[in-house]
Amino acid sequence: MTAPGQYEEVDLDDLDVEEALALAKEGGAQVPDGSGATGGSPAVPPPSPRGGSRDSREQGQHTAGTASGATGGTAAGTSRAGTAAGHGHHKATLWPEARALAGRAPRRPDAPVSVSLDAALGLVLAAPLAALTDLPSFDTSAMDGWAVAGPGPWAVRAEGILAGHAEPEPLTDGEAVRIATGARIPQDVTAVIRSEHGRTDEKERLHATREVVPGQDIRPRGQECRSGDPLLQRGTVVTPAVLGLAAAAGYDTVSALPRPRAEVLVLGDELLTEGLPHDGLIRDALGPMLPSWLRALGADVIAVRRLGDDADALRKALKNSDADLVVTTGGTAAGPVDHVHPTLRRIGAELLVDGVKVRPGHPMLLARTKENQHLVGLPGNPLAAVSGLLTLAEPLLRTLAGRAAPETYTLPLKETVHGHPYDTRLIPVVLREDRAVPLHYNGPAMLRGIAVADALAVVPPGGARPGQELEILDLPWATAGIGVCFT
Ligand SMILES: Nc1nc2c(c(=O)[nH]1)N[C@H]1C(S)=C(S)[C@@H](COP(=O)(O)OP(=O)(O)OC[C@H]3O[C@@H](n4cnc5c(N)ncnc54)[C@H](O)[C@@H]3O)O[C@H]1N2
Ligand code: MOO
Repeated sequence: MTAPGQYEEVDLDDLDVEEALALAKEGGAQVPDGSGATGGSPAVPPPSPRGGSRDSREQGQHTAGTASGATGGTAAGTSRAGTAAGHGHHKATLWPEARALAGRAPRRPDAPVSVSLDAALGLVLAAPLAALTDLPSFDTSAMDGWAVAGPGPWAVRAEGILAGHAEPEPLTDGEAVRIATGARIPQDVTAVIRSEHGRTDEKERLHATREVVPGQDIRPRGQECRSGDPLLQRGTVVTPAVLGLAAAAGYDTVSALPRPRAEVLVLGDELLTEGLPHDGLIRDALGPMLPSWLRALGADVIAVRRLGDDADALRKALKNSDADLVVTTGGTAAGPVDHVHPTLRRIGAELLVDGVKVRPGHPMLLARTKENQHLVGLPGNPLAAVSGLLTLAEPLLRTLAGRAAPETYTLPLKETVHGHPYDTRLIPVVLREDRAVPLHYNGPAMLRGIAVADALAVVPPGGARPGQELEILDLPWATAGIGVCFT
Protein backbone atom coordinates (compact mmCIF):
# COMPACT_ATOMS: atom_id res chain seq x y z
CA MET A 1 0.00 0.00 0.00
CA THR A 2 2.83 2.41 0.66
CA ALA A 3 3.94 3.05 -2.87
CA PRO A 4 7.44 2.08 -3.97
CA GLY A 5 9.84 4.89 -3.32
CA GLN A 6 7.45 6.68 -1.00
CA TYR A 7 8.76 7.57 2.44
CA GLU A 8 8.04 4.65 4.69
CA GLU A 9 6.20 6.83 7.18
CA VAL A 10 6.68 10.34 8.33
CA ASP A 11 4.58 10.43 11.39
CA LEU A 12 6.61 13.10 13.08
CA ASP A 13 5.90 15.55 10.36
CA ASP A 14 5.04 18.46 12.63
CA LEU A 15 8.11 18.27 14.81
CA ASP A 16 11.21 20.33 14.55
CA VAL A 17 14.43 18.40 14.14
CA GLU A 18 15.31 18.44 17.82
CA GLU A 19 11.92 17.12 18.92
CA ALA A 20 12.00 14.49 16.24
CA LEU A 21 15.44 13.34 17.37
CA ALA A 22 14.26 13.04 20.95
CA LEU A 23 11.21 11.05 19.89
CA ALA A 24 13.22 8.91 17.57
CA LYS A 25 15.55 8.02 20.42
CA GLU A 26 12.59 7.02 22.56
CA GLY A 27 10.91 4.97 19.89
CA GLY A 28 13.75 2.74 18.91
CA ALA A 29 16.57 2.89 21.39
CA GLN A 30 18.35 -0.35 22.16
CA VAL A 31 17.32 -2.19 25.29
CA PRO A 32 19.44 -4.46 27.42
CA ASP A 33 19.10 -7.99 26.14
CA GLY A 34 16.05 -9.77 27.38
CA SER A 35 14.47 -6.78 29.06
CA GLY A 36 11.55 -6.87 26.71
CA ALA A 37 11.16 -10.61 26.98
CA THR A 38 11.06 -10.99 30.72
CA GLY A 39 7.45 -10.08 31.00
CA GLY A 40 7.34 -6.41 31.39
CA SER A 41 10.38 -4.87 32.95
CA PRO A 42 10.73 -1.40 31.60
CA ALA A 43 13.18 -1.17 28.76
CA VAL A 44 15.79 1.32 29.75
CA PRO A 45 17.87 2.51 26.85
CA PRO A 46 21.58 2.52 27.62
CA PRO A 47 23.82 4.98 25.86
CA SER A 48 23.64 3.61 22.34
CA PRO A 49 26.79 1.60 21.69
CA ARG A 50 25.37 0.31 18.42
CA GLY A 51 24.95 3.49 16.50
CA GLY A 52 24.68 1.68 13.21
CA SER A 53 21.98 -0.73 14.27
CA ARG A 54 18.86 -1.32 12.25
CA ASP A 55 16.74 0.52 14.79
CA SER A 56 18.77 3.65 14.80
CA ARG A 57 18.84 3.59 11.01
CA GLU A 58 15.07 3.41 11.03
CA GLN A 59 14.92 6.28 13.41
CA GLY A 60 17.33 8.10 11.18
CA GLN A 61 14.69 7.85 8.52
CA HIS A 62 12.20 9.49 10.80
CA THR A 63 14.60 12.29 11.40
CA ALA A 64 15.58 12.65 7.82
CA GLY A 65 11.96 12.64 6.76
CA THR A 66 11.10 15.19 9.34
CA ALA A 67 14.04 17.38 8.55
CA SER A 68 13.34 17.37 4.88
CA GLY A 69 9.63 17.66 5.57
CA ALA A 70 10.37 20.78 7.52
CA THR A 71 11.89 22.30 4.44
CA GLY A 72 8.76 21.45 2.55
CA GLY A 73 10.67 19.71 -0.19
CA THR A 74 9.50 16.10 0.08
CA ALA A 75 6.51 13.84 0.23
CA ALA A 76 6.45 14.56 3.93
CA GLY A 77 6.23 18.24 3.22
CA THR A 78 3.31 17.66 0.92
CA SER A 79 1.51 15.55 3.49
CA ARG A 80 2.10 18.21 6.13
CA ALA A 81 0.28 20.71 4.07
CA GLY A 82 -2.67 18.34 4.18
CA THR A 83 -3.34 18.46 0.49
CA ALA A 84 -4.11 15.41 -1.60
CA ALA A 85 -3.29 13.03 1.23
CA GLY A 86 -6.15 14.40 3.22
CA HIS A 87 -4.34 13.94 6.50
CA GLY A 88 -3.82 17.60 7.25
CA HIS A 89 -4.81 18.87 10.64
CA HIS A 90 -7.75 20.81 9.33
CA LYS A 91 -10.18 17.94 9.59
CA ALA A 92 -8.59 15.63 12.13
CA THR A 93 -10.61 15.30 15.32
CA LEU A 94 -9.11 15.91 18.77
CA TRP A 95 -8.39 12.62 20.53
CA PRO A 96 -10.86 13.01 23.43
CA GLU A 97 -13.55 14.18 21.01
CA ALA A 98 -12.94 11.23 18.70
CA ARG A 99 -13.44 8.81 21.59
CA ALA A 100 -16.58 10.57 22.74
CA LEU A 101 -17.93 10.61 19.21
CA ALA A 102 -17.26 6.91 18.74
CA GLY A 103 -19.07 6.24 22.02
CA ARG A 104 -22.12 8.12 20.79
CA ALA A 105 -22.08 6.76 17.24
CA PRO A 106 -24.27 3.67 17.58
CA ARG A 107 -27.96 4.53 17.65
CA ARG A 108 -29.09 1.67 19.84
CA PRO A 109 -27.85 -1.60 21.26
CA ASP A 110 -29.58 -4.77 20.06
CA ALA A 111 -32.65 -6.18 21.80
CA PRO A 112 -31.91 -8.22 24.94
CA VAL A 113 -31.64 -11.98 24.76
CA SER A 114 -32.01 -14.71 27.33
CA VAL A 115 -28.61 -16.32 27.86
CA SER A 116 -27.72 -19.40 29.89
CA LEU A 117 -25.27 -18.70 32.67
CA ASP A 118 -22.47 -20.61 31.00
CA ALA A 119 -22.64 -18.27 27.98
CA ALA A 120 -23.17 -14.98 29.81
CA LEU A 121 -19.66 -14.10 30.96
CA GLY A 122 -18.71 -10.59 29.86
CA LEU A 123 -22.21 -9.61 28.72
CA VAL A 124 -24.17 -6.79 30.25
CA LEU A 125 -27.42 -7.36 32.16
CA ALA A 126 -30.36 -5.97 30.22
CA ALA A 127 -32.64 -6.06 33.25
CA PRO A 128 -32.11 -5.72 36.99
CA LEU A 129 -31.43 -9.00 38.76
CA ALA A 130 -33.80 -9.58 41.68
CA ALA A 131 -33.46 -12.52 44.05
CA LEU A 132 -35.72 -15.44 43.13
CA THR A 133 -35.32 -16.89 46.62
CA ASP A 134 -34.33 -15.98 50.15
CA LEU A 135 -30.60 -16.39 50.73
CA PRO A 136 -29.91 -18.48 52.61
CA SER A 137 -33.17 -20.18 51.81
CA PHE A 138 -33.34 -21.84 55.27
CA ASP A 139 -31.67 -21.32 58.65
CA THR A 140 -28.24 -22.80 58.12
CA SER A 141 -25.41 -23.96 60.32
CA ALA A 142 -22.30 -21.89 59.67
CA MET A 143 -19.99 -24.47 61.29
CA ASP A 144 -19.44 -28.15 61.83
CA GLY A 145 -20.42 -28.97 65.46
CA TRP A 146 -23.64 -29.38 67.41
CA ALA A 147 -26.97 -27.60 67.27
CA VAL A 148 -28.17 -27.17 70.85
CA ALA A 149 -31.47 -26.17 72.46
CA GLY A 150 -31.73 -24.50 75.89
CA PRO A 151 -28.96 -24.55 78.52
CA GLY A 152 -26.38 -27.36 78.63
CA PRO A 153 -25.17 -29.91 79.22
CA TRP A 154 -27.08 -31.48 76.35
CA ALA A 155 -28.02 -35.03 75.49
CA VAL A 156 -26.67 -35.74 72.01
CA ARG A 157 -29.02 -37.43 69.57
CA ALA A 158 -27.74 -40.55 67.90
CA GLU A 159 -28.23 -39.34 64.35
CA GLY A 160 -26.60 -36.15 63.03
CA ILE A 161 -27.71 -33.74 60.32
CA LEU A 162 -25.84 -33.33 57.05
CA ALA A 163 -26.13 -30.61 54.39
CA GLY A 164 -28.63 -31.26 51.63
CA HIS A 165 -31.14 -33.12 53.75
CA ALA A 166 -34.82 -32.43 54.33
CA GLU A 167 -36.10 -30.60 57.41
CA PRO A 168 -34.78 -32.28 60.59
CA GLU A 169 -36.88 -33.01 63.68
CA PRO A 170 -37.20 -30.07 66.13
CA LEU A 171 -34.97 -30.18 69.21
CA THR A 172 -36.26 -29.87 72.73
CA ASP A 173 -34.43 -28.00 75.50
CA GLY A 174 -31.47 -30.00 76.77
CA GLU A 175 -30.98 -31.74 73.42
CA ALA A 176 -28.11 -31.46 70.94
CA VAL A 177 -27.57 -32.92 67.51
CA ARG A 178 -24.37 -33.19 65.47
CA ILE A 179 -24.62 -30.84 62.51
CA ALA A 180 -22.52 -30.11 59.39
CA THR A 181 -21.77 -26.72 57.85
CA GLY A 182 -24.58 -25.84 55.46
CA ALA A 183 -27.11 -28.23 57.04
CA ARG A 184 -30.60 -27.09 57.98
CA ILE A 185 -31.02 -25.94 61.55
CA PRO A 186 -33.85 -27.77 63.31
CA GLN A 187 -36.65 -25.72 64.90
CA ASP A 188 -36.12 -24.31 68.40
CA VAL A 189 -32.32 -24.38 68.29
CA THR A 190 -30.56 -21.86 70.50
CA ALA A 191 -27.10 -21.91 68.96
CA VAL A 192 -24.47 -23.93 67.15
CA ILE A 193 -21.38 -24.98 69.08
CA ARG A 194 -18.30 -25.59 66.91
CA SER A 195 -16.75 -29.04 67.26
CA GLU A 196 -13.61 -27.48 68.76
CA HIS A 197 -15.65 -25.67 71.43
CA GLY A 198 -17.46 -28.65 72.96
CA ARG A 199 -16.71 -32.07 74.41
CA THR A 200 -18.83 -35.11 75.13
CA ASP A 201 -18.52 -37.09 78.36
CA GLU A 202 -18.79 -40.82 78.87
CA LYS A 203 -22.61 -40.52 79.02
CA GLU A 204 -22.66 -38.88 75.58
CA ARG A 205 -23.54 -35.54 77.12
CA LEU A 206 -22.24 -32.42 75.48
CA HIS A 207 -20.46 -29.70 77.48
CA ALA A 208 -19.58 -26.33 76.03
CA THR A 209 -15.98 -25.27 76.65
CA ARG A 210 -16.84 -21.62 75.88
CA GLU A 211 -19.73 -19.33 76.62
CA VAL A 212 -22.64 -20.02 74.28
CA VAL A 213 -24.22 -16.90 72.80
CA PRO A 214 -27.76 -17.43 71.53
CA GLY A 215 -27.84 -17.49 67.73
CA GLN A 216 -24.11 -18.07 67.36
CA ASP A 217 -22.96 -19.69 64.13
CA ILE A 218 -26.48 -19.79 62.72
CA ARG A 219 -27.08 -18.09 59.34
CA PRO A 220 -30.72 -17.10 59.50
CA ARG A 221 -32.90 -17.52 56.43
CA GLY A 222 -32.87 -14.34 54.31
CA GLN A 223 -29.72 -12.97 55.96
CA GLU A 224 -28.26 -11.98 52.57
CA CYS A 225 -31.51 -11.21 50.75
CA ARG A 226 -35.23 -11.86 50.67
CA SER A 227 -36.93 -13.16 47.55
CA GLY A 228 -37.60 -10.14 45.31
CA ASP A 229 -34.80 -8.01 46.74
CA PRO A 230 -32.87 -6.18 43.99
CA LEU A 231 -29.36 -7.63 43.75
CA LEU A 232 -27.80 -6.08 40.63
CA GLN A 233 -28.65 -3.17 38.41
CA ARG A 234 -29.31 -3.25 34.72
CA GLY A 235 -26.01 -2.54 32.95
CA THR A 236 -23.92 -4.65 35.33
CA VAL A 237 -21.18 -6.57 33.54
CA VAL A 238 -21.49 -10.31 34.08
CA THR A 239 -18.32 -11.26 35.89
CA PRO A 240 -17.54 -14.68 37.35
CA ALA A 241 -18.87 -13.39 40.69
CA VAL A 242 -22.12 -12.24 39.05
CA LEU A 243 -22.53 -15.71 37.55
CA GLY A 244 -22.13 -17.19 41.02
CA LEU A 245 -24.61 -14.79 42.59
CA ALA A 246 -27.17 -15.31 39.82
CA ALA A 247 -26.94 -19.09 40.27
CA ALA A 248 -27.22 -18.83 44.05
CA ALA A 249 -30.26 -16.57 43.66
CA GLY A 250 -32.02 -19.14 41.51
CA TYR A 251 -31.27 -18.12 37.92
CA ASP A 252 -30.64 -20.54 35.03
CA THR A 253 -30.55 -17.77 32.43
CA VAL A 254 -30.12 -13.99 32.53
CA SER A 255 -31.45 -11.29 30.26
CA ALA A 256 -28.44 -9.69 28.61
CA LEU A 257 -27.46 -7.58 25.64
CA PRO A 258 -25.90 -9.72 22.93
CA ARG A 259 -22.28 -9.16 22.01
CA PRO A 260 -21.89 -6.72 19.14
CA ARG A 261 -20.83 -8.62 16.03
CA ALA A 262 -17.56 -7.55 14.47
CA GLU A 263 -15.95 -8.49 11.18
CA VAL A 264 -12.27 -7.87 10.47
CA LEU A 265 -11.10 -7.10 6.94
CA VAL A 266 -7.33 -7.26 6.58
CA LEU A 267 -6.15 -5.26 3.58
CA GLY A 268 -2.74 -5.40 1.92
CA ASP A 269 -1.11 -7.44 -0.83
CA GLU A 270 2.17 -7.46 1.08
CA LEU A 271 0.95 -9.70 3.88
CA LEU A 272 1.95 -13.28 4.58
CA THR A 273 0.04 -15.53 6.92
CA GLU A 274 2.96 -17.83 7.71
CA GLY A 275 6.70 -18.20 7.56
CA LEU A 276 9.42 -15.60 7.37
CA PRO A 277 9.22 -12.29 5.53
CA HIS A 278 10.69 -12.44 2.05
CA ASP A 279 10.81 -10.44 -1.17
CA GLY A 280 9.27 -7.34 0.39
CA LEU A 281 6.42 -9.36 1.87
CA ILE A 282 5.85 -9.18 5.63
CA ARG A 283 3.87 -11.17 8.18
CA ASP A 284 0.34 -10.01 8.90
CA ALA A 285 0.50 -8.96 12.55
CA LEU A 286 -3.06 -7.66 12.76
CA GLY A 287 -5.00 -10.71 11.58
CA PRO A 288 -3.73 -12.71 14.57
CA MET A 289 -3.98 -9.80 17.02
CA LEU A 290 -7.29 -8.12 16.38
CA PRO A 291 -9.87 -10.89 16.81
CA SER A 292 -8.88 -11.70 20.38
CA TRP A 293 -8.43 -8.02 21.19
CA LEU A 294 -11.92 -7.28 19.86
CA ARG A 295 -13.29 -10.18 21.89
CA ALA A 296 -11.62 -8.73 24.95
CA LEU A 297 -13.47 -5.51 24.16
CA GLY A 298 -16.76 -7.40 24.18
CA ALA A 299 -17.27 -8.23 20.49
CA ASP A 300 -18.28 -11.48 18.88
CA VAL A 301 -15.89 -11.75 15.94
CA ILE A 302 -17.90 -13.36 13.16
CA ALA A 303 -15.26 -13.30 10.42
CA VAL A 304 -11.68 -12.36 9.63
CA ARG A 305 -11.13 -11.94 5.92
CA ARG A 306 -8.01 -11.11 3.97
CA LEU A 307 -8.83 -9.00 0.94
CA GLY A 308 -5.45 -7.88 -0.38
CA ASP A 309 -5.42 -4.47 -2.03
CA ASP A 310 -8.56 -4.98 -4.03
CA ALA A 311 -11.03 -2.10 -4.01
CA ASP A 312 -13.81 -4.19 -5.51
CA ALA A 313 -13.36 -6.95 -2.97
CA LEU A 314 -13.54 -4.34 -0.21
CA ARG A 315 -16.70 -2.80 -1.64
CA LYS A 316 -18.37 -6.19 -1.96
CA ALA A 317 -17.30 -7.25 1.52
CA LEU A 318 -18.83 -4.08 2.96
CA LYS A 319 -21.99 -4.50 0.94
CA ASN A 320 -22.44 -8.09 2.13
CA SER A 321 -21.47 -7.66 5.74
CA ASP A 322 -24.20 -7.65 8.37
CA ALA A 323 -21.79 -7.06 11.25
CA ASP A 324 -22.46 -4.21 13.69
CA LEU A 325 -18.85 -3.17 13.33
CA VAL A 326 -16.49 -3.71 10.42
CA VAL A 327 -12.84 -3.18 11.26
CA THR A 328 -10.47 -2.68 8.35
CA THR A 329 -6.70 -2.65 8.65
CA GLY A 330 -4.42 -0.64 6.38
CA GLY A 331 -5.31 1.42 3.39
CA THR A 332 -6.33 4.50 5.38
CA ALA A 333 -3.66 6.80 3.98
CA ALA A 334 -3.42 8.24 0.49
CA GLY A 335 -1.14 5.78 -1.27
CA PRO A 336 -2.05 4.43 -4.69
CA VAL A 337 -3.66 1.31 -3.24
CA ASP A 338 -5.18 2.86 -0.13
CA HIS A 339 -8.76 2.01 -0.96
CA VAL A 340 -10.61 2.73 2.25
CA HIS A 341 -11.53 6.38 1.66
CA PRO A 342 -12.50 5.94 -2.01
CA THR A 343 -14.58 2.86 -1.20
CA LEU A 344 -16.41 4.63 1.61
CA ARG A 345 -17.16 7.49 -0.77
CA ARG A 346 -18.35 5.05 -3.38
CA ILE A 347 -20.82 3.30 -1.10
CA GLY A 348 -22.09 6.61 0.27
CA ALA A 349 -20.86 6.03 3.82
CA GLU A 350 -21.05 8.87 6.31
CA LEU A 351 -17.56 9.74 7.53
CA LEU A 352 -17.84 10.57 11.23
CA VAL A 353 -14.14 10.82 12.07
CA ASP A 354 -11.54 11.32 9.38
CA GLY A 355 -8.19 11.36 11.10
CA VAL A 356 -7.51 11.93 14.80
CA LYS A 357 -4.96 14.18 16.41
CA VAL A 358 -3.18 11.27 18.03
CA ARG A 359 0.19 9.60 17.45
CA PRO A 360 0.53 6.91 16.41
CA GLY A 361 -2.56 6.25 14.40
CA HIS A 362 -3.60 9.64 13.10
CA PRO A 363 -5.10 8.38 9.81
CA MET A 364 -7.69 6.26 11.68
CA LEU A 365 -11.29 6.81 10.70
CA LEU A 366 -14.85 6.05 11.72
CA ALA A 367 -17.77 5.85 9.31
CA ARG A 368 -21.41 4.85 9.36
CA THR A 369 -21.72 2.41 6.49
CA LYS A 370 -25.33 1.30 7.00
CA GLU A 371 -28.24 2.17 9.26
CA ASN A 372 -26.87 -0.02 12.04
CA GLN A 373 -23.31 -0.63 10.94
CA HIS A 374 -20.11 1.26 11.58
CA LEU A 375 -16.66 0.90 10.15
CA VAL A 376 -13.47 1.63 12.04
CA GLY A 377 -10.55 2.03 9.65
CA LEU A 378 -7.34 1.15 11.47
CA PRO A 379 -4.03 2.28 10.00
CA GLY A 380 -1.79 -0.51 8.83
CA ASN A 381 1.14 0.21 11.11
CA PRO A 382 0.51 -2.22 13.96
CA LEU A 383 0.86 0.12 16.97
CA ALA A 384 -1.13 2.73 15.05
CA ALA A 385 -3.82 0.06 14.67
CA VAL A 386 -3.82 -0.50 18.44
CA SER A 387 -4.23 3.23 18.92
CA GLY A 388 -7.23 3.19 16.58
CA LEU A 389 -8.68 0.19 18.33
CA LEU A 390 -8.60 1.89 21.72
CA THR A 391 -9.60 5.31 20.42
CA LEU A 392 -12.53 4.34 18.18
CA ALA A 393 -13.44 0.65 18.43
CA GLU A 394 -13.38 0.44 22.23
CA PRO A 395 -15.96 3.20 22.92
CA LEU A 396 -18.13 2.08 20.02
CA LEU A 397 -18.22 -1.54 21.19
CA ARG A 398 -18.78 -0.42 24.76
CA THR A 399 -21.89 1.50 23.74
CA LEU A 400 -23.17 -1.32 21.54
CA ALA A 401 -22.69 -3.74 24.41
CA GLY A 402 -24.46 -1.40 26.84
CA ARG A 403 -21.45 -1.05 29.08
CA ALA A 404 -20.78 2.06 31.13
CA ALA A 405 -17.52 3.89 30.49
CA PRO A 406 -14.86 2.79 32.95
CA GLU A 407 -13.77 5.34 35.54
CA THR A 408 -10.81 7.20 34.16
CA TYR A 409 -7.73 7.33 36.34
CA THR A 410 -4.30 8.87 36.27
CA LEU A 411 -0.88 7.86 37.49
CA PRO A 412 2.27 9.92 37.83
CA LEU A 413 4.81 9.44 35.10
CA LYS A 414 8.22 8.02 36.01
CA GLU A 415 10.31 9.84 33.43
CA THR A 416 10.05 12.53 30.78
CA VAL A 417 8.09 11.69 27.64
CA HIS A 418 8.47 13.93 24.64
CA GLY A 419 5.23 15.03 23.14
CA HIS A 420 3.92 15.89 19.76
CA PRO A 421 3.40 19.65 19.49
CA TYR A 422 -0.29 19.42 18.58
CA ASP A 423 -1.40 15.84 18.95
CA THR A 424 -1.97 13.48 21.86
CA ARG A 425 0.48 10.58 22.09
CA LEU A 426 -0.40 7.11 23.33
CA ILE A 427 2.60 5.27 24.67
CA PRO A 428 2.92 1.78 26.11
CA VAL A 429 3.80 1.79 29.82
CA VAL A 430 4.29 -0.66 32.64
CA LEU A 431 2.78 0.22 36.01
CA ARG A 432 5.35 -0.02 38.77
CA GLU A 433 4.88 1.26 42.33
CA ASP A 434 1.96 3.46 41.30
CA ARG A 435 3.91 5.07 38.51
CA ALA A 436 3.67 4.75 34.77
CA VAL A 437 7.03 3.76 33.35
CA PRO A 438 7.31 4.42 29.61
CA LEU A 439 8.42 1.54 27.44
CA HIS A 440 10.61 2.03 24.46
CA TYR A 441 10.03 0.47 21.08
CA ASN A 442 6.89 2.53 20.80
CA GLY A 443 7.22 3.49 17.14
CA PRO A 444 4.05 3.19 15.02
CA ALA A 445 5.23 0.00 13.29
CA MET A 446 6.42 -1.68 16.51
CA LEU A 447 4.62 -4.09 18.79
CA ARG A 448 7.58 -4.87 21.00
CA GLY A 449 6.65 -2.24 23.62
CA ILE A 450 2.92 -2.94 23.76
CA ALA A 451 3.55 -6.68 23.99
CA VAL A 452 5.02 -6.23 27.49
CA ALA A 453 2.89 -3.25 28.52
CA ASP A 454 0.29 -3.04 31.27
CA ALA A 455 -1.42 -0.01 29.77
CA LEU A 456 -1.15 2.96 27.44
CA ALA A 457 -0.45 6.38 28.89
CA VAL A 458 -2.07 9.40 27.32
CA VAL A 459 0.59 12.06 26.74
CA PRO A 460 -0.88 15.50 26.08
CA PRO A 461 0.42 17.67 23.25
CA GLY A 462 3.78 19.11 24.29
CA GLY A 463 4.86 16.07 26.33
CA ALA A 464 4.96 15.23 30.01
CA ARG A 465 7.41 15.63 32.88
CA PRO A 466 8.35 13.14 35.60
CA GLY A 467 5.63 13.17 38.27
CA GLN A 468 3.00 14.55 35.92
CA GLU A 469 -0.33 12.74 36.23
CA LEU A 470 -1.29 11.01 32.97
CA GLU A 471 -4.54 9.30 32.05
CA ILE A 472 -4.01 5.55 31.83
CA LEU A 473 -5.84 3.26 29.39
CA ASP A 474 -5.80 -0.25 30.74
CA LEU A 475 -5.31 -3.14 28.42
CA PRO A 476 -8.27 -5.49 28.72
CA TRP A 477 -6.23 -8.45 29.89
CA ALA A 478 -4.02 -6.47 32.26
CA THR A 479 -7.06 -5.55 34.41
CA ALA A 480 -8.31 -9.12 34.24
CA GLY A 481 -11.06 -7.65 32.07
CA ILE A 482 -13.03 -10.80 32.31
CA GLY A 483 -11.19 -13.41 30.49
CA VAL A 484 -13.86 -13.31 27.83
CA CYS A 485 -11.30 -12.67 25.78
CA PHE A 486 -9.49 -15.62 24.59
CA THR A 487 -12.20 -18.12 23.87
N1 LIG B 1 1.31 10.73 2.30
C1 LIG B 1 1.07 10.22 3.49
N2 LIG B 1 1.46 8.98 3.71
C2 LIG B 1 1.24 8.45 4.92
C3 LIG B 1 0.63 9.19 5.94
C4 LIG B 1 0.22 10.49 5.66
O1 LIG B 1 -0.31 11.20 6.52
N3 LIG B 1 0.46 10.96 4.41
N4 LIG B 1 0.46 8.63 7.17
C5 LIG B 1 1.37 7.57 7.53
C6 LIG B 1 0.92 6.96 8.72
S1 LIG B 1 1.12 7.83 10.12
C7 LIG B 1 0.42 5.71 8.74
S2 LIG B 1 -0.01 4.96 10.23
C8 LIG B 1 0.24 4.93 7.56
C9 LIG B 1 -1.16 4.39 7.49
O2 LIG B 1 -1.20 3.72 6.33
P1 LIG B 1 -2.36 2.81 5.86
O3 LIG B 1 -3.43 2.72 6.86
O4 LIG B 1 -2.72 3.23 4.50
O5 LIG B 1 -1.65 1.41 5.87
P2 LIG B 1 -0.73 0.75 4.78
O6 LIG B 1 -0.12 1.76 3.91
O7 LIG B 1 -1.51 -0.31 4.21
O8 LIG B 1 0.36 0.16 5.72
C10 LIG B 1 1.21 0.94 6.50
C11 LIG B 1 2.32 0.04 7.02
O9 LIG B 1 1.77 -0.98 7.81
C12 LIG B 1 2.09 -2.25 7.27
N5 LIG B 1 0.94 -3.13 7.47
C13 LIG B 1 -0.26 -3.01 6.88
N6 LIG B 1 -1.08 -3.98 7.29
C14 LIG B 1 -0.36 -4.74 8.15
C15 LIG B 1 -0.64 -5.91 8.89
N7 LIG B 1 -1.84 -6.50 8.83
N8 LIG B 1 0.34 -6.44 9.66
C16 LIG B 1 1.56 -5.85 9.71
N9 LIG B 1 1.88 -4.73 9.05
C17 LIG B 1 0.94 -4.19 8.27
C18 LIG B 1 2.34 -2.01 5.82
O10 LIG B 1 3.08 -3.01 5.23
C19 LIG B 1 3.04 -0.67 5.88
O11 LIG B 1 4.37 -0.85 6.27
O12 LIG B 1 0.42 5.71 6.40
C20 LIG B 1 1.56 6.56 6.43
N10 LIG B 1 1.66 7.16 5.15
O1 MOO C 1 2.20 7.17 12.88
MO1 MOO C 1 1.03 6.52 11.93
O2 MOO C 1 0.08 7.57 12.77
O3 MOO C 1 2.16 5.43 12.09
O4 MOO C 1 0.15 5.77 12.90
